Amino acid sequence: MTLPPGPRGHFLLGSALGFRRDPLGTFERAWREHGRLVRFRGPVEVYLVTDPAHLERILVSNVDNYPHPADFDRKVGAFVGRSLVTTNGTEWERHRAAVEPAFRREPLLGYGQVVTERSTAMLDRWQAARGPFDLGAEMRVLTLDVLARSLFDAEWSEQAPELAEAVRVGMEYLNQELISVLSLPEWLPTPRNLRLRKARARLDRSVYALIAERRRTGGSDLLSMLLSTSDKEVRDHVVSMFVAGHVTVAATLTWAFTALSREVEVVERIRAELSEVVGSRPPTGADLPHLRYLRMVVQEVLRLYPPLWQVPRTPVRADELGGHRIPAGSFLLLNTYLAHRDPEYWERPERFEPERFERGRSARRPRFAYLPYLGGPRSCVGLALANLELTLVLAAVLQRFSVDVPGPVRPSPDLVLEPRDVLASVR
Ligand code: HEM
Repeated sequence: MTLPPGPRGHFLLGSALGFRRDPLGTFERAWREHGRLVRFRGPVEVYLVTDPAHLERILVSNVDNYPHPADFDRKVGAFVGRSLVTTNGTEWERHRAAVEPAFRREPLLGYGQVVTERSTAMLDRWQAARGPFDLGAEMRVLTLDVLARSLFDAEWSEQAPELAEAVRVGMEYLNQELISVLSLPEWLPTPRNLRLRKARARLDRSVYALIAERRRTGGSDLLSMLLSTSDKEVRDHVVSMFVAGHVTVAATLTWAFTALSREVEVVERIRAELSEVVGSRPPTGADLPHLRYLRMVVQEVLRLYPPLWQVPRTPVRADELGGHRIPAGSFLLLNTYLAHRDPEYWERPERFEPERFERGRSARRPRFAYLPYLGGPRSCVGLALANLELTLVLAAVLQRFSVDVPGPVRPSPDLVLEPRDVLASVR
């Protein structure tokens, strides 16, 4: 059985330089030339996977064979610790079971109110300021504040900017660390390590204070459910949720407003639906089932700009995908950004067309042609909360303002795909 096709690249470095200089472009060119399964040579061989059937095998039918790469979990763990984000096997099962109750239907209904409240406070600030502002930073603060209040019953509005900044610095560390071939031990006082320590210490100060308070007072939120374990394990859960749950939603919202500032007709349709379903009162979680067009807009944003645009997996045993051999221990990147633009499944893939998610049309695509939250047992635990937040924040903002994002926007294809330095204004 042969290995998958792919570019030859540099005789010594293979595609390593391309990954460093232009990862999105390097993957996209190879995908167009070689197809849905591509092998990149280099110091580390990388396999790009975008075929729905292969994705389904990796995420569902042969999932036990495909944990996260150990090195990836170690590097991400330096910031977030050991939690369901950075473990596999039975340890992961235990963590997943501990957090799942917080994401059931009943608690979610209460989270909707938090989203609307916090969005309204942000919009009042925008109303007063009105000058251009850093949209990404605004979305990061909003989503961190929402997450703290809904999952951990923490009133962190005042410290949200500082905490969001600490998460940003932690993410910057991960972005550099994940592409470093040689990573220096964390105890060395390099500038990068010192920045990480400072950011982690800032988060820990708030998180440990919250844990101590909850041990005294008790409660019924996610934090209270986790308290039967050690402070360190609770801390790792809380920090993981913050990182996984706020950076992703913030990036998606920033993409959404950027895309919508160029889609006048789509915005008109959203407003027409809002005035019919919601009127002038604040939107609530109960409106969600009736905001069908807005929900399709959210799906379309996540199709074009999935924030976790490529996620790694490593087969424990050699496998076969589409008649090609995938060696044990190889480094696979499941790339949803490209899977979501495959012309076989998406007409005019580059166009922003929410209507492609109308019920009849979605049914014609294979299940794993669209997977912003991945699929199978390790899919996003926060999916329902994320959809609630995305829909309600868009509704609350578009009810009151038009958001303008002038000029072209460059994506930063790091761990999270986000638009870089978006300066927005509202009217
Ligand atoms: C637009 C928003 C979001 C997107 C697109 C998204 C996407 C994803 C994806 C693709 C994964 C799988 C990663 C992997 O297996 O390598 C994941 C996992 C995860 N997500 Fe989300 N996510 C979002 C929001 C959230 C929110 C709001 C939370 C929670 C508060 C959250 C918590 C998690 C956690 C804890 C995991 C790890 C699950 C596990 O491994 O069992 N995410 N997410």
